[in-house]
Amino acid sequence: MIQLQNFVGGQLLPPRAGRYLPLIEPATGQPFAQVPDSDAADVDAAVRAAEAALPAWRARPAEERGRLLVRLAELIEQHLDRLAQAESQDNGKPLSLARTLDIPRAASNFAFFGTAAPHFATEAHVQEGVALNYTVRHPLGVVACISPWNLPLYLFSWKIAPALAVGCCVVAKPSEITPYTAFLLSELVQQAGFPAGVLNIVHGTGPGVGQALVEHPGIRAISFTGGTKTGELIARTAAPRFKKLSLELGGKNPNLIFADCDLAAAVQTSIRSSFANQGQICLCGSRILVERSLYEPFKTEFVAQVQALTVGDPLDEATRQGALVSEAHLQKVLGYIELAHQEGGRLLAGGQRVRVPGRCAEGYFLQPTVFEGLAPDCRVNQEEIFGPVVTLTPFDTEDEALRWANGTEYGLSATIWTRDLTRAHRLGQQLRAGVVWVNTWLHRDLRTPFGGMKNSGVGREGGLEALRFFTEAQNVCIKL
Ligand SMILES: NC(=O)C1=CN([C@@H]2O[C@H](COP(=O)(O)OP(=O)(O)OC[C@H]3O[C@@H](n4cnc5c(N)ncnc54)[C@H](O)[C@@H]3O)[C@@H](O)[C@H]2O)C=CC1
Ligand SMILES: O=C(O)/C=C/C=C(\O)C(=O)O
Repeated sequence: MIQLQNFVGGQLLPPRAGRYLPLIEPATGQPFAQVPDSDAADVDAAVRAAEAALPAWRARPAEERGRLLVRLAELIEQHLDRLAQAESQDNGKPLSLARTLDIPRAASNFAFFGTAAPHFATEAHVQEGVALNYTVRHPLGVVACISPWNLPLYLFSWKIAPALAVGCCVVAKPSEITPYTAFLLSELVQQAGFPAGVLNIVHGTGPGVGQALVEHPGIRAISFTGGTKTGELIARTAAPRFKKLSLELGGKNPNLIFADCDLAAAVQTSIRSSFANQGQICLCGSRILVERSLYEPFKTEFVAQVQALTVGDPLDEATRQGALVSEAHLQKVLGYIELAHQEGGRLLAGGQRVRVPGRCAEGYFLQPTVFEGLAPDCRVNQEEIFGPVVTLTPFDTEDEALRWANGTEYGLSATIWTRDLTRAHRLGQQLRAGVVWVNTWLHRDLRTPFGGMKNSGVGREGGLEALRFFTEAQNVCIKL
């Protein structure tokens, strides 16, 4: 059985207490590896290694730091198949998705911030004839990056890359449920030639490693993606310690379909925005609001395409829906399906666990599921399910659609389908969502600000926002 190791001070090391947790393959329900169950002592060793590496790393020219990040991106591309297989085995997602989305994006994250590093400029403010102010952006120091299980290497690298680019050293914790590609990344970081201690990876649970990282006095900032409740706990721990926070949290995203849209495109993309990665992306559009005159045609076509989605072995090229990440998560999602029935929903598609014959007989598979007839304020339409379950609701006016779209505690993303660009602009700016897509979904430009309003988070990632997050501005004022 594969035994993963921590990556501390440039070395692959076992956890100090020698404890491991089993890693389960979601598609088979069987253990296939062991992950360190590290603790505060491992975290402390990693922070010390990062502190030791910091003076030389921050003093390196940005071009050199950038070159190492680009080299790492190239190595990820060279190991695409190996990494995609590991991601699929660890998470249950279709291998085809890992190969075309997760791993290429991880490479892009390092390449993007590697090439951005030398372009990260600063401001000057001139008071004519009186004074010149210039702003210096110092790297914050040693920072923590804590990432979830849904897009493992994709989100892990999205946090680490900008931190390293600006000259911070990192202690990173991947999800204990999907740590495999982070472990493989340690080996590539060694190969790329990063100095020891610049990036450290400590595996373990949220309470065991995550909490210790957030509490550690050597950590100056925490970049976190995960559930809103965990974000709240991290904020409560970090606030009295005056640590900088970037929190990317949950979503309950509306997908607004207007009667004048391109129906075929809206249906096709809504299938993806509902069920990509088994609905386990914080940006998935789980509340589909359809203008009443288009409701029946949309429903008919949407449900037909949902029923055609192949649920099966993630290794099979024909599979569109792989396994959910764990038995516990499957049970949580099944609980919401039961709740939807209790709340008066009419089941249009799915709703059942799937038993895939052969090696996947014990896997965590679920039919993609669609309900209608649920009130906008019911729990199923308010709480993040984070699985392949969506609701369809007709609306009569733009105001009604907007009210329902904005009517949750979340504000991460929203999608609008219309050919009326005036409406798209009008509505886009009234939607309380950090990311608004018009006639598309998950179209990403890494330069743009990314993050949520309301309970979907604090701060923005991406582009300059991420580079600024990992730095501290200092003003120098010179009297002229
Ligand atoms: N990207 C997103 O928006 C995600 C949302 N979720 C939502 O959260 C729900 C719960 O999923 P979980 O796996 O429990 O997510 P989680 O939020 O607990 O896990 C995310 C990361 O935070 C770490 N963590 C947990 N407790 C921590 C603590 N006290 N201090 C520091 N780090 C900590 C975990 O070990 C993991 O690395 C899901 O059902 C889903 O609704 C989960 C994962 C990703
Ligand atoms: O940055 C992106 O493209 C996607 C981010 C997705 C998440 O943060 C998530 O699903 O948690």
